[in-house]
Amino acid sequence: MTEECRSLKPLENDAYQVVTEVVTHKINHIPIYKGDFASLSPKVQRFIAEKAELMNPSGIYICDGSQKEFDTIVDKLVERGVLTPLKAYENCYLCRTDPRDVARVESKTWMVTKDKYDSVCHTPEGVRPIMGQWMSEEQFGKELDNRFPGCMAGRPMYVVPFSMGPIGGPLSKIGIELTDSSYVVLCMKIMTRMGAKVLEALGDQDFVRCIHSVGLPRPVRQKVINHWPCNPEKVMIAHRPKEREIWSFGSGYGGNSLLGKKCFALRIACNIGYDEGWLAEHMLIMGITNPEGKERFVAAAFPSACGKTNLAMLTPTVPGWKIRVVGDDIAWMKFGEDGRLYAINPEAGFFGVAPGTSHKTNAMAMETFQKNSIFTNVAETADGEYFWEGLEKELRQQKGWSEEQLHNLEITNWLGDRWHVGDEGKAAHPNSRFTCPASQCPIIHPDWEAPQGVPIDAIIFGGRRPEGVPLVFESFSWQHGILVGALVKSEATAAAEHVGKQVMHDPMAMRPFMGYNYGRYLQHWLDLGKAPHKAPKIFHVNWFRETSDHKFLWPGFGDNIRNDIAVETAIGYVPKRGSINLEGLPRLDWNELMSIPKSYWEEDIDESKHFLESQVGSDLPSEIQQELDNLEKRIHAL
Ligand SMILES: Nc1nc2c(ncn2[C@@H]2O[C@H](COP(=O)(O)OP(=O)(O)OP(=O)(O)O)[C@@H](O)[C@H]2O)c(=O)[nH]1
Ligand SMILES: O=C([O-])CC(=O)C(=O)O
Ligand SMILES: [Mn+2]
Repeated sequence: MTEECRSLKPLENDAYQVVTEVVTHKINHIPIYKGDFASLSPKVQRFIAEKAELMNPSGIYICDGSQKEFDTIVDKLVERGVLTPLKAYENCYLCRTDPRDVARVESKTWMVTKDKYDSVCHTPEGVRPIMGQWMSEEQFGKELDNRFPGCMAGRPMYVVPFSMGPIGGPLSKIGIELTDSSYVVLCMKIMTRMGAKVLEALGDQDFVRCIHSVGLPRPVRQKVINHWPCNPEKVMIAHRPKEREIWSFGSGYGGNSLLGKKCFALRIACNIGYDEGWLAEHMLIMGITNPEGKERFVAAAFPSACGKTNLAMLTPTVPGWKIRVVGDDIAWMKFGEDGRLYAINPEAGFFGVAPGTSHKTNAMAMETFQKNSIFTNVAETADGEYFWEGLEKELRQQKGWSEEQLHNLEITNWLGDRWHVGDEGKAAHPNSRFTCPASQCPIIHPDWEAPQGVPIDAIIFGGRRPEGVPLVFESFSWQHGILVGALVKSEATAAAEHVGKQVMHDPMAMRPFMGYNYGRYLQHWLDLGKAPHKAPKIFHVNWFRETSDHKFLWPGFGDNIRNDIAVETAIGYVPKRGSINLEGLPRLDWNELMSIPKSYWEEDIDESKHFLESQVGSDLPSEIQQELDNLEKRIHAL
């Protein structure tokens, strides 16, 4: 195979082009549009050659990650109408997807392992595991055969080498994504460290194999909507954790297609972390500096679309406090030689929820995406500005417009239709997103690319809980904190295909991203926190109780909720009245915010027990069972 690959010859002209003639299955007949195939390591050559043979692209384009390459692809996509320049900003583009391809598809996401229980827990007969779906290797083989052969016909195959984490860092890992989507190439350039430097750092080592196709070979028989090829009926996002391999088909959307993100940095990485003794988590990382100048780092896990990006870039309203962001979505964490937990953000960009983002709610995110950014499924104004729900007031103030003038503003909504403020329907899709370089964030932490990471003092879990759960509480211990994380629940959001506002379990905010048996995952957490490791404190927060604005709360909460300023309750330590700085807040019902209603918690503990019994079953670690029993006793004693 390798010999055969070496005979691949780069084209004279390395410019991007679409070859329309039919190409044969012979891999040595597939042209190289760009890049030096012969210079790649044998492992990389074999990977490309095998997959090219399988998927039959029109040619192979090895990305170097340069700005010139980015610009060349952008120009092509603008010409074809895939991207629209947002003229009000520098190097910013709007992309509208096929309206059927707008979010992650959890029901079509699978873990493929020989042993089912490497992927999922021993759930009782008839109970469908919600933390990960398992597919047998045999079934996967069939699904693959039914999708991938020839799936890139008529489209170039991009080779995207990328590093999760700073290139060459001790916690970083390298992947190579093969994709037939140029949108994916652009987003990977923003979201990861991508290109030639990564291949240099890789040398002869192994890498995570990522294969992505929009699943619509040419000639295309269906109608392509918005120049966005996809294949919703055949979507499959499959992971082979043991082989460190990802196969994604039929969707071009974010979490389904930017394989460095959820697929690699969470589902595959948590497997690597299990083997190597570290954690891959759905967490933001931020540094909080108090008025005395002391900085502490926090990692926080909230389910998708529950406020990680917002919290990570929070502007404190209590004077003297400072927040700086390290990451807004994913943390890779490992205990260091000094026993402390260190975290890196494996990503290089933010892929954030657009609606609701404004200078009022997240000014720092707004500043970050003023240039070099891609906006997916937002609306556009006649002036070439982006628009989404939550920007109305800001736009009116900025331009000094009356309500009527605002209403008259010509907007093209995410579906490409004319739309006005006040019209029915939405301007932007609720899961529309901005993709922007993290380095452009005004409050990016100076150590955000520190290869060894930043030391974490506290871990926070949270979700959208409309009732019963206090604003904040601290767990009694590492073990108790893990139980708290394991019981995270939240209202469903638009980040995936769920409908309505049902409260769903989302343990550790990882439900859609679990890469292996959840019982083993909990045991892994327990083991890592034991001496000589110094486990961080674990908190639970609920910004979504009442309507109060968390902006005011966090800074006063500080770092020492324990001791004389906290009260011990059944569920953990809660702050005493007066221990949180509420200056400047509208009148707020402290007792209501911090209350622990017995009847609510009695119901909740029954439901929690049922959840763990049915979803983790015999895989539940005994230490967690013990914590659960203790919690139940405390609640009944309320
Ligand atoms: N009511 C309320 N809404 C919030 C709060 N924080 C964030 N939001 C809104 O919730 C939505 C999602 O917030 P993000 O910060 O993007 O959520 P995320 O956890 O980063 O989401 P993913 O990128 O999907 O993982 C946005 O529309 C925010 O404006 C909050 O404290 N209260
Ligand atoms: O994966 C995505 O598409 C976006 C994301 O961050 C999430 O859903 O948590
Ligand atoms: Mn996320």
